[in-house]
Amino acid sequence: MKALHFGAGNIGRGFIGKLLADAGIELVFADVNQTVLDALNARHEYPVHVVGEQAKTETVKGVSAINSTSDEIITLVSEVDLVTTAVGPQILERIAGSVAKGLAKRSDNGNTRPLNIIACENMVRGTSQLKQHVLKALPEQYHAWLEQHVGFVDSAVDRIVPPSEAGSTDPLEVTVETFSEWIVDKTQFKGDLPAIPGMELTDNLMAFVERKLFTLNTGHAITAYLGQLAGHQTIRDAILDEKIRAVVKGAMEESGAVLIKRYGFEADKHAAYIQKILGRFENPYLKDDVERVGRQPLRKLSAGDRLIKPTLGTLEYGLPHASLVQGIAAAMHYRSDQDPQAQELATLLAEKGPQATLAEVSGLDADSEVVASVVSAWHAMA
Ligand SMILES: NC(=O)c1ccc[n+]([C@@H]2O[C@H](COP(=O)([O-])OP(=O)(O)OC[C@H]3O[C@@H](n4cnc5c(N)ncnc54)[C@H](O)[C@@H]3O)[C@@H](O)[C@H]2O)c1
Ligand SMILES: O=P(O)(O)OC[C@@H](O)[C@@H](O)[C@H](O)[C@H](O)CO
Repeated sequence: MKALHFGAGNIGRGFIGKLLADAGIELVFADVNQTVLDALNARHEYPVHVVGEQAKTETVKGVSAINSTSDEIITLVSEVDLVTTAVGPQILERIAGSVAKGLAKRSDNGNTRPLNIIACENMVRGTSQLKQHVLKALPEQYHAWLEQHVGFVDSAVDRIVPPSEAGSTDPLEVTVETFSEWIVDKTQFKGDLPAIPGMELTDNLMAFVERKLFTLNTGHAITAYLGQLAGHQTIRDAILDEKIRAVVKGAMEESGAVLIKRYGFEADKHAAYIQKILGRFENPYLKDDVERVGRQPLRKLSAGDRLIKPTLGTLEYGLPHASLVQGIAAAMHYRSDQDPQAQELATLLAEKGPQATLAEVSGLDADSEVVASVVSAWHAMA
């Protein structure tokens, strides 16, 4: 079996790529970072430090890499059995063009072996969104062929992988937590279901995606935003701050109440899930900066993402949302010189004020009670 993985970054090297290579799949990474590409092609292997109470270093072997903007991508897509991505939600549209060209070539070559494509991004049904970008870029004459031979498989991916502290000396080295979870929608595959150790199959993906994104990522983002406001550099320092921890736990519980209503999760199991996540945020073996976790605040404040979607759920079911409101207000205070979205947010706030800005970025009604609550929390935090 041969796979092409877009994005040789933290989760690409530290989780998905590792899992595929460990399964004996011939793996080619596609990226745009020339330093990483050169190092992968020079060494064909890299170390993964799995940190926890029993730390170990594992070597991922037999991998190679190509530039994601080169035409070699087209040939690879026409030949491989599996395409995966971990590039970030905003990059999916950018890679869709060459995936579409590769699919056209695959069809022209008469290759009818099933191909499955799995986007491993922090978003709800990211692969389905990639499919729409691919369909837009693919001439209509290939659409029926695509429906017959290409599976677009949605997934939920969970492993905390910050940039490695040794990254400046070894561009390939990566440090990961022990925990990992990759759950894919088994109803969307074409051909036989792959047996890849570490990949779990489900026919109830939405429950798992929302449980992960609207618990871990909701809590993570709020830890980052409140952490930055309180002057903490890392997620660990922030979550050890009792005031922050109370809001983060409260927000995960508020979001959890929605998930329990929507998906019928058992309340005590969900409480244990939250407790475990708080422990993962505290991990003393990982240095995860609030700036990585808070990155791209406009994405995180958008209607379908980790802050607003759970809040909309609380409104739908008439449930409390005071901690989520604190989290949204803190997100609107997020600043980073490295992050264009943080700068755009600051400009919007300066030009339009908090009420209109929040309505614009989140889609919430500017005159709603919840927007008024966020605006008043935002002023209190300033
Ligand atoms: N790091 C984590 O803890 C974690 C965990 C679960 C999910 N995720 C998700 O995985 C995705 C990637 O996150 P990450 O932390 O690995 O980010 P990252 O920045 O470390 O990796 C992204 C990689 O994509 C590459 N890239 C950018 N444009 C590209 C293009 N056009 N073609 C090919 N490669 C391109 C970048 O050079 C980089 O190597 C995101 O959607 C994120 O939400 C991350
Ligand atoms: O990758 P983002 O920007 O969507 O979110 C930042 C972190 O919350 C995220 O990368 C987590 O570390 C990850 O989702 C853990 O599984």
